[in-house]
Amino acid sequence: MNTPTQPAIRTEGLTKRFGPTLALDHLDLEVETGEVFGFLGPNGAGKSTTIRLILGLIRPTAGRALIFGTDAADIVASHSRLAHVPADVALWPDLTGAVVLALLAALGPGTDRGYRAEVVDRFALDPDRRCATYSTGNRQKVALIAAFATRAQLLILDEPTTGLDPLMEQQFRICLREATDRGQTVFLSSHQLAEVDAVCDRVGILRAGRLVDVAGLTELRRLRTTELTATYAGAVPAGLRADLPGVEAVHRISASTIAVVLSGAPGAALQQLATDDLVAVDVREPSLEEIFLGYYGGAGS
Ligand SMILES: Nc1ncnc2c1ncn2[C@@H]1O[C@H](COP(=O)(O)OP(=O)(O)OP(=O)(O)O)[C@@H](O)[C@H]1O
Repeated sequence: MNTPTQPAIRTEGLTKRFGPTLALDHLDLEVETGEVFGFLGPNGAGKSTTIRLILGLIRPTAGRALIFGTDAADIVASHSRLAHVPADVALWPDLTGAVVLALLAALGPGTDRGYRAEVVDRFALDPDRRCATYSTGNRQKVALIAAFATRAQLLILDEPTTGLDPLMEQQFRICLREATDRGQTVFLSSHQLAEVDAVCDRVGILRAGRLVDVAGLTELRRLRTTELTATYAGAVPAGLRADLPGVEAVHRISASTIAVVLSGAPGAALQQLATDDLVAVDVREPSLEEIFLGYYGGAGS
C-alpha cells in the first residue's frame, strides 16, 4: 500500500537504448507526493521514453522506475494508482465521446462521475459526437477529462495542452489546481514554458537523455543569470565595471549606462555598485525561456 514516505515516482539509473541511440541515460529522479513536477527538454531529449518506461509500455535497458514504491513492470499494481494522458491521443473512431469516457472510467482506478460531467461542460466537449469527428484538441480533451475525473494518486500528462486553445488551457489549469488540492501528484511533460511556469512546483530538465538539473522554479531563476542595468550620474567608468563579482558580460548601452549580466546571486555585485555614483539601477530576473535557452543552447539535443 501507499505510505506517505514513498515518492510518487522514483527512477533509479533508468536507461533505455534503442539500437545505437541512447534515449535515456541513467535517470535518477524523485517526484514527491502532492507536487506538480514539470519535465522539460527539447525534441528528442527522452521525455516520452521516460514516460513510456514509467507506464511500463517499454522495458528499461537498465535501472528501474517505481510508482509509489511499486516497480513499473508490475503493470496492474502501478496502474491502479495512475492515470495517463498521452501526447497523441488516439480514440476509437466509431464510439462517441461519452462511450469512450465510460470505457476509460471502467479501466482506470475509479472515476468521480459528477466531477466528470462538470469537466465535460468546462471543456465544452460535445460527448455525443463520434470520436472520428473530433479534432486533435477534442481528442485531447476526452483524454484529459478521463484523467482528471479519476481519483488516481498520480496523473502523468504528456504534452497535455498542445492542441488546446488559450481558453481551454485556462480550464486545464483550473482542473490541475483542483487535482493538487485533492492531493493528487502531477507529472507534466511540456514544451510550453509559460504553462510550466504557471503550474509547476519543480522542474526536471532533460537534454540528450541526461538530466541536467532539477530545481524549484524560484531557485532555478536565482541560480541562473541576473541582468542589471546601471545608469551613472556622469560617464560610465573605464573598464565598464567588468570587475564586479559574478560578471559574465558587460555592454555599454549609452555614455552613462551599462548592462551587466551576472551569474549566481547578484548581492555581492550590487554591494560594490552601491559605492558608484548611480542615478538608476534596474535588476531583471531572467525569464524561464531564457533559462532554458541557456540550458539548451550550445551542443544541441
Ligand atoms: N522506438 C524507438 N526506436 C528508435 N529510437 C527511438 C524510439 N523511440 C524514441 N527513439 C529515440 O530516442 C530519443 C528520445 O526520444 P523521445 O521521443 O523520448 O524524446 P522526447 O523528449 O519525447 O521528444 P519530443 O519532445 O520531440 O516528443 C530520440 O533520439 C528518438 O529518436
